[in-house]
Amino acid sequence: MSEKRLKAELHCHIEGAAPPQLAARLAIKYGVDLSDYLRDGQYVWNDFSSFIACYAAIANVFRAEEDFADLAEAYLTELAGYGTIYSELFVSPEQGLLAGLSRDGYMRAITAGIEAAKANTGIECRMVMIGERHMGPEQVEGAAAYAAACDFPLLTGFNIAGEERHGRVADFARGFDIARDAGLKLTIHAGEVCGAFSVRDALDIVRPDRIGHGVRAVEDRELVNRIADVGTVLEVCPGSNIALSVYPDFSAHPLRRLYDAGVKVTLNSDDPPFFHTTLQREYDLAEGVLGFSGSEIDEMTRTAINAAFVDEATRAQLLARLENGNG
Ligand SMILES: Nc1ncnc2[nH]cnc12
Ligand SMILES: [Zn+2]
Repeated sequence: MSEKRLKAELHCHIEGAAPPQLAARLAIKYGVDLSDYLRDGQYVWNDFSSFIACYAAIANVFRAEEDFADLAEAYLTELAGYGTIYSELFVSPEQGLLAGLSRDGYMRAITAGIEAAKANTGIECRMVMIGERHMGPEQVEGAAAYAAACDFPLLTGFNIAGEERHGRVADFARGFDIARDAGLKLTIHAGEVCGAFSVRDALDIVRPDRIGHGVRAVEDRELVNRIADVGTVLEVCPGSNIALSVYPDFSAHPLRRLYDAGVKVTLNSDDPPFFHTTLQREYDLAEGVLGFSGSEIDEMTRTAINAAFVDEATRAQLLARLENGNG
């Protein structure tokens, strides 16, 4: 797959994009012992729960505004280097608080990183606020209330992530109501660790524009038809799903079945270095391993831009870039 094929990504957690070498450097700078989570230049975890713990430990070595700004700029610059024209970053200002910053300081830093990357490469980026499910409904509602009140124009969406086995979607409905009432677009992690019921809950209760992962909807044919009919877009992260053992291998991955059933799907990296992946690798896997043609892959990129949480003028510009660039 050419590095020149234009790409777009809707699902990447900013702290999950931290290269191990950078995390190691910051751990030394701040005197943090990461030996349980980072060894021989690799993140250490062995199941979903230990992944979440490792993610939190790594996120916690980002302490200063410049740490977050540099991370966002470096990640987006890397994406642009292999033809990515749009990225949505999942941000968690709670992380800023844990690091001793204010929520505004955290958001200001990531905004600065996004603006620097755009100035240097032209990549367009928006932020989606994350509430962490395992921190409970109050944390999620707090994140939504902050998202509704803060003034960062690049923040355009709201999402919940974290431990999907913690509670049911209904417990987090109020957080989504706050975000929806504030005009934010909605996406939700569902159907990754939990099965089809979790995706059905998300559709019934949140009525999201998109679903993060959603792949386990494939376990219920009626649900797959419903997702195709409603047009809800799935942010699929194949490399993440294999790394986290949602599926044993790529031959078992349902991306092709979902696509063939008419579901709108997109390609994403989730937490790239944690899963030994990149967005480039996800595109390569789609073509080389999952059996998609170049034009089917371009269609997924178009789907991503059509589902991006951007204003219509930006969407039109991105679509024009895609048509001209890949033409
Ligand atoms: N794949 C994932 N699922 C749920 N929460 C996450 N947070 C970071 N990556 C995640
Ligand atoms: Zn995710």
